Amino acid sequence: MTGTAAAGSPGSPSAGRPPAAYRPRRSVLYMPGANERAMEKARNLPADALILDLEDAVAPVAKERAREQVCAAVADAAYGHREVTVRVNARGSSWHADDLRAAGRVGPDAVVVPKVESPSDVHAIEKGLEAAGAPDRTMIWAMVETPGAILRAQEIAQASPRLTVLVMGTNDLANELRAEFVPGRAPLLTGLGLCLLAARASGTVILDGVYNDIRDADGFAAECRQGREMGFDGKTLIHPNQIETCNRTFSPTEAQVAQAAEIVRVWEEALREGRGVATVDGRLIENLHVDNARRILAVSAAIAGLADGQAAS
Ligand SMILES: CC(C)(COP(=O)(O)OP(=O)(O)OC[C@H]1O[C@@H](n2cnc3c(N)ncnc32)[C@H](O)[C@@H]1OP(=O)(O)O)[C@@H](O)C(=O)NCCC(=O)NCCSC(=O)C[C@H](O)C(=O)O
Ligand SMILES: [Mg+2]
Repeated sequence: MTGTAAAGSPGSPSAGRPPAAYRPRRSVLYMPGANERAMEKARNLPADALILDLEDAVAPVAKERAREQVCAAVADAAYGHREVTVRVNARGSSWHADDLRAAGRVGPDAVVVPKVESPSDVHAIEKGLEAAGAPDRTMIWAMVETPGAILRAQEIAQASPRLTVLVMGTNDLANELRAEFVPGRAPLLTGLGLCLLAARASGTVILDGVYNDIRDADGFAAECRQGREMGFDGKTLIHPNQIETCNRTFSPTEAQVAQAAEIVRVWEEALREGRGVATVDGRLIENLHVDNARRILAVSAAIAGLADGQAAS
């Protein structure tokens, strides 16, 4: 495996990783690997990425069937332009080795690994993928969902060039912390913030955890907003009715895109005229504002590209 970039976080420091094109991961939907109806339905859902789950959403008796079904769907390229990942069972479980071998062989966009505890877990996954003959394009998404993993999040994020995404597992985390689910998520904010720091310091993408009440649209929208305000790149989801709100919340608004374009235009004009400072709407702009404006434009262009792809498929 040669060096591979973390696609999806333009403009953030990247700990030696080469810059990469932005890939939208606003909405990332879990689908139980044993649920044929959900797997079929997801062919036409506008989620940016899918996690075909072999872990917690699959009962022990259905694990083998789910593995076969999920790998067949990956091999069939059943989900068009969407990024397709497979969540294997955790290291230490009796299903892990077979899951990793089977997923590695069919080569999804990524293998999602639950309950990663340390860099050595990531190294073992890397070796397992190589042993299975996984293509270089198959990345590792590490789930951070235990107190130990949160305290080692930066080491985990930097453990392999294949590791491009951290995924928050807020259900397991709350359980391990003995925390309660409350509006605003105060008990989880320290853990979420530490993982965000680790992701940004390492140049990886980071996805927020799931919202469990699929009937609570207002609570879900508030949690999406909170995740975006904190800096998450997107959110993991459990139900199709969560996708639209999530896509909207994690997309830059038209006003933000227009302002970003104006900042870049004014800045480039100032540079051409030999001026080192410029203002937009009376506010001083500096390099950092221009970098942020370019990031917003890159995100917006990538989302527009996705919509074109959807229209074509
Ligand atoms: C939560 C659900 C069990 C609800 O399912 P259901 O009762 O079938 O819902 P609906 O009747 O409202 O479904 C309407 C249609 O949508 C399809 N559907 C439902 N969910 C999905 C989905 N996730 N992906 C694709 N399609 C889906 C239904 O088949 C219906 O289709 P149709 O018949 O055509 O109308 C269910 O939503 C569900 O199982 N969700 C996923 C749960 C899951 O994956 N859990 C594990 C991940 S969460 C986690 O572990 C995070 C982390 O590890 C942590 O620790 O936090
Ligand atoms: Mg979990």
